[in-house]
Amino acid sequence: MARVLSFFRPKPLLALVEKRKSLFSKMSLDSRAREVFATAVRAVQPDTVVRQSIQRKEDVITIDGHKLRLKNNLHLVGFGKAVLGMAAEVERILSDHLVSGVISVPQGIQEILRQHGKNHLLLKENSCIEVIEGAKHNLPDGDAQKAAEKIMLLASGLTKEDLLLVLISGGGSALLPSPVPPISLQEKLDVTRKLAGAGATIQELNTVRRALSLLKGGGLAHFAHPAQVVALILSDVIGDPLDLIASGPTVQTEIWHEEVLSVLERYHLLDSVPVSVMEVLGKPGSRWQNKQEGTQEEHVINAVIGSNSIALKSAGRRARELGFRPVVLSLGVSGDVKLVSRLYGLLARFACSQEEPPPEIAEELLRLGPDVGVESWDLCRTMQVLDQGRSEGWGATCLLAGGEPTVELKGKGRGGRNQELALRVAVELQGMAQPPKGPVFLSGGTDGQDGPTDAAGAVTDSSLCEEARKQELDVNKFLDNNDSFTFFSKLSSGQRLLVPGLTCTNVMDVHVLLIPSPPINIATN
Ligand SMILES: Nc1ncnc2c1ncn2[C@@H]1O[C@H](COP(=O)(O)OP(=O)(O)OP(=O)(O)O)[C@@H](O)[C@H]1O
Ligand SMILES: O=C(O)[C@H](O)CO
Repeated sequence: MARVLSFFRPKPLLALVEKRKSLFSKMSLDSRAREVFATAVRAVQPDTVVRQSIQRKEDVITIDGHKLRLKNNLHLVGFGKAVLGMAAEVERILSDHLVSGVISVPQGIQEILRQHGKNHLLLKENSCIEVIEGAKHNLPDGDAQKAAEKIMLLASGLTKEDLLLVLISGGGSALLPSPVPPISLQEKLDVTRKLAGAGATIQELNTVRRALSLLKGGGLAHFAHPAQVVALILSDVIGDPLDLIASGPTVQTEIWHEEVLSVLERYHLLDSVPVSVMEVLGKPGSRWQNKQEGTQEEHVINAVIGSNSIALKSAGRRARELGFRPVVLSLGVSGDVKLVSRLYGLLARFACSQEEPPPEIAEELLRLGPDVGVESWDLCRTMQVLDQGRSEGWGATCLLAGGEPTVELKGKGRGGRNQELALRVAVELQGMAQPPKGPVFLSGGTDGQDGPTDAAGAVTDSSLCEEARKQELDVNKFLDNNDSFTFFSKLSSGQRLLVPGLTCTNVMDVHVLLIPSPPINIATN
């Protein structure tokens, strides 16, 4: 078939395809895994996702299928780690209609972007958008509260002639603190910090946050009424739940105080929350005095313009160019990092098995699925693709997944969930064939950070444990101390660390498992 096709294909194209294959065949699996990850991050750059989400024709813009006419009536607010870059792109496209704006962004981000030469993610010198930096270390502070007050004031002053563009990305909750009186900022911070420290998920955390906030849980949309509100959202939460990303400031949400109290009780915090919090939670009915006429849907458009799904689609296309058949396992990998590492170890063994893989592997994978956020049908579908790759010997597979595993911190070491996951997968891969014949695994945070470290993650394979033994590094000792960053920094001068630097985006973590082409079994019968 290839010979027939080649007859019709113009020679230069064929030569280009062959050249590209030979080029990539020289790239190590480690390099190709890093290129797949880099492509995922590129696909969700803040300026890219905004540019792709706003189509403009003269004074009419189309967003998420909605046509909106601009008449010098555009106002902009935003909050989140990627919002400065998003606002810079909005300014490039719509500055002639932009009247006012306030954005709340992380402390020091403008200087960091300048230092990294990312001036395209900065606003113009004479911008009408006010930038307020705050929430150092992702914790709400007085600067972020001032920004929230200015955002509330801007929204409250709009009329039905106005259009309010709301830019939202990960880290937005901490950048938009607006506690319901009489709760103080410190009291609200104490509650959320205790919940996070007790291991509450982001879903639980934001369920509580929006109940204690004037702007979260649809509050911002409430204050902006009757202006038209359009929210452009870069999602950093599994499943892209609009009401939980940055605690859903543009999504009208019924606050069930019982649900909030049950979260506090689950983490044994009911007795330690301030009186002011119990007072607010004890008030029945709506948080706002006057229920606005009209419904949320009539004046609010919420559009997810960047997500883990978009990042993985792009990564899959790149993997194909690099000689792999891509398959996305799941966008919602979660659960304890130990179980997640077991998941990838079993999938690698299943895919790389020379013979028919023992049924115990599939059985254990299906048992594991619910604990790591992977549905059975996604596991079966993925195992089918891996089995085809193995049994039909047609080529290499790139398994992709997204999510946010959790780590139960018991040690005092330095690391992050991505680095710890990569190290634990290396332990699971021990004894398997080594690259280029054996599998390679990468785990990386798309925001370029992993825990309190400068790394985003790491790249590992079945040779790592032997490599560590030769360098007298005790893998299990580092794991017991949650010290994965120190381990990877010491191993082979840090070569296995994934350090993309500041990425200016955040759509959770990306996992890449590269399964090389199986050796062709020449039939001997
Ligand atoms: N030494 C460590 N080893 C392993 N995991 C760690 C360690 N220290 C922190 N972590 C994990 O890193 C997580 C915090 O990661 P990070 O600082 O990247 O923020 P994040 O969860 O990605 O939030 P955001 O989306 O705002 O960036 C914590 O939930 C914790 O479980
Ligand atoms: O800010 C937040 O609430 C988290 O990043 C989830 O969106």
